[in-house]
Amino acid sequence: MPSNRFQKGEAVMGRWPGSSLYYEVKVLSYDTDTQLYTVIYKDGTELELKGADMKVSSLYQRATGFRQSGGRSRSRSRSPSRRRSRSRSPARVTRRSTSRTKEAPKEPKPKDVLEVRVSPLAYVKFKNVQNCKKLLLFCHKFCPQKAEAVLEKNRVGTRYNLRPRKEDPMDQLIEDLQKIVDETLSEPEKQTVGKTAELEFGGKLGAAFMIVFLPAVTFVLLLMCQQKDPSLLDFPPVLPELDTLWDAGVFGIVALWFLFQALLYMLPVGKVVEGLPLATGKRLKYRINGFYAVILSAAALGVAYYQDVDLSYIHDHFMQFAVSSMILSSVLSVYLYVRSRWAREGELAPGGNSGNVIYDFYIGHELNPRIKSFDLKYFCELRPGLIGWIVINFSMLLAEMKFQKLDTPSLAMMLVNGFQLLYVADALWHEEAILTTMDIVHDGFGFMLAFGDLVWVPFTYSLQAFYLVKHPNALSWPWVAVILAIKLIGYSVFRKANSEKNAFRRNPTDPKLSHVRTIPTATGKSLLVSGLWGLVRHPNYLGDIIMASAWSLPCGFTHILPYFYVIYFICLLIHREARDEKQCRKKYGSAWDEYCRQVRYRIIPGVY
Ligand SMILES: NC(=O)C1=CN([C@@H]2O[C@H](COP(=O)(O)OP(=O)(O)OC[C@H]3O[C@@H](n4cnc5c(N)ncnc54)[C@H](OP(=O)(O)O)[C@@H]3O)[C@@H](O)[C@H]2O)C=CC1
Ligand SMILES: CC(C)=CCC[C@@H](C)[C@H]1CC=C2C3=C(CC[C@@]21C)[C@@]1(C)CC[C@H](O)C(C)(C)[C@@H]1CC3
Repeated sequence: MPSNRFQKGEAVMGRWPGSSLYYEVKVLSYDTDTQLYTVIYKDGTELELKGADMKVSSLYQRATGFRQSGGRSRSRSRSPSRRRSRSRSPARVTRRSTSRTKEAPKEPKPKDVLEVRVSPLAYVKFKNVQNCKKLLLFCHKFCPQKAEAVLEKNRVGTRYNLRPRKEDPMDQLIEDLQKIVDETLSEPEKQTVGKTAELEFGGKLGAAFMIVFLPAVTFVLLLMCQQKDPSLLDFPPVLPELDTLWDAGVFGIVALWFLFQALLYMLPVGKVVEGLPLATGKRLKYRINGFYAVILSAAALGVAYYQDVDLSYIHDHFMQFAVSSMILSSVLSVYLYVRSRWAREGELAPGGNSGNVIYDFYIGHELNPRIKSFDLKYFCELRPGLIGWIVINFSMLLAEMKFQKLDTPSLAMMLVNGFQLLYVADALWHEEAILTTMDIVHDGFGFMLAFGDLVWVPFTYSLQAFYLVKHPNALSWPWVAVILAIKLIGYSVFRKANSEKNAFRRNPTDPKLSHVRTIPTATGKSLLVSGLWGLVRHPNYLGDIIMASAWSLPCGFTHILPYFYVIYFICLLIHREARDEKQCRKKYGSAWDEYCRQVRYRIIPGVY
């Protein structure tokens, strides 16, 4: 940045386009050709501004006219964490030490978030902040004078209590801002307030396509796998008669399994933890009893087995089980979408609120749909489908012994069963970690996850075991050792990476983490840059992919079908990485750029 007045990373005041109002922004870059600064606002909006539209921070108060209640200056009223984050360059790497634990960046409390993000309104309670901020920015864009008047009225009203007001000043402010929106904007413009602007998965058409594509792929994979020759050359597979796909008894078993898992989920055993703060500042409570569910499910399966229940029945009616699960997941998706129409604005998923029925139905309109304290997304993500996958694998193991007249399962089948059992048991042992994943924090609960959790996971992730029933593959001991080593490496990387990140996110000031290197960000959260997170930006994905290959290798190299999972998984994680990257850049701005500069590789070391 040669001739520019402001430096990269500097926090200055930037004019909101079309208004006379200035907000705090961070300078991301300067283009010498266009002489424009790229800046990021606190809400993540990135814009290009002329130098003339930017001022140094000390002018903030004069430019906006905002003052804290009681007339205190804004800088003096800042929380300590805020002061700390301003005095540091976000790009500076911090080495944390136990002796400096108090100084270490801490996770923001809801109050801190309010003060950092909506400083002009710092005197009001943390509630509906995101909605209010969106409205405020919107009003400024379309009618800055009216927006200023409303802000002034609310500020004065709060300070001197001149007129009867709503109990919560933020509610009053939102109502006033909403009035401006109603009066000023045209109908199509109104529809865009608070709506998801950037659509993922190919937008509306992509979503419509996926609703048909995912069930179709599931069918094709299962039909191919059943064939004598499951090679791609034998595509398309022979389609079964429609009436053979439905069996009321099978549907009953699927429904009972779902209810049995729901019952286990509701058991009052295990600790209750809080999830990450939502946009409203609220934290939902989750009961952690998934591992008990695994143990009790295994016990139920054991009892059934020793009562001579033929569990290979699942293998023999696999297509019917898949169809029943598809029906269940479709009914659930419709229910989720319908109930989301009554959800409040703050309960909607940031990514699934486009206003388009198909898109929102697919992505999920409501973020955390609950029936009382029963969290539908959290339950479906880890219970009926994931544990069901293991039951299916076990059924395939029994079917293999029956079909191939074996006294013991094949080595290949044992490896596949063992590896995947470890994966599921691990997921439920570390159940709490799911609360920081994209699915829980960002994605709504709609068709994508309902189908993914209840159909895609149990029926396509068990493809290797299904394949081995009729397509045996003998393994030599050295080859078994190689496969075991790959699984072990993959699992270690996956587990270490997820545990490191989860421990850091849960309690960044833990003395046990005093040695880790971090990059502070303007949000108050930091990014890990040491250990596996200093090697690649998604070490957990890397470990997961290595593990996935170990699940397919026992099936040999005759057909590509058992490698479907690895191929799909690599595509899923590349896409997921890109989505996450976008969200992180929005959230962390220049600190994320600095992280990417220091940790150059995305998933695979040496590959950008
Ligand atoms: N088997 C399967 O089908 C699937 C498995 N998975 C697995 O699930 C696990 C979780 O995946 P997913 O939720 O996608 O991703 P992550 O668990 O990696 O979560 C991404 C988030 O982590 C935080 N983060 C990123 N970089 C850093 C850093 N350097 N330091 C601290 N925090 C950081 C950011 O959130 P913030 O900063 O807000 O905390 C980011 O949004 C992975 O192991 C993945 O392989 C995922 C999908 C499918
Ligand atoms: C397009 C498409 C097929 C979408 C569906 C994706 C879902 C199948 C996956 C999205 C994220 C998932 C996770 C797991 C299973 C698959 C889905 C639901 C997971 C529960 C598997 C076990 C892991 O240990 C995990 C808990 C980390 C993981 C979380 C993400």
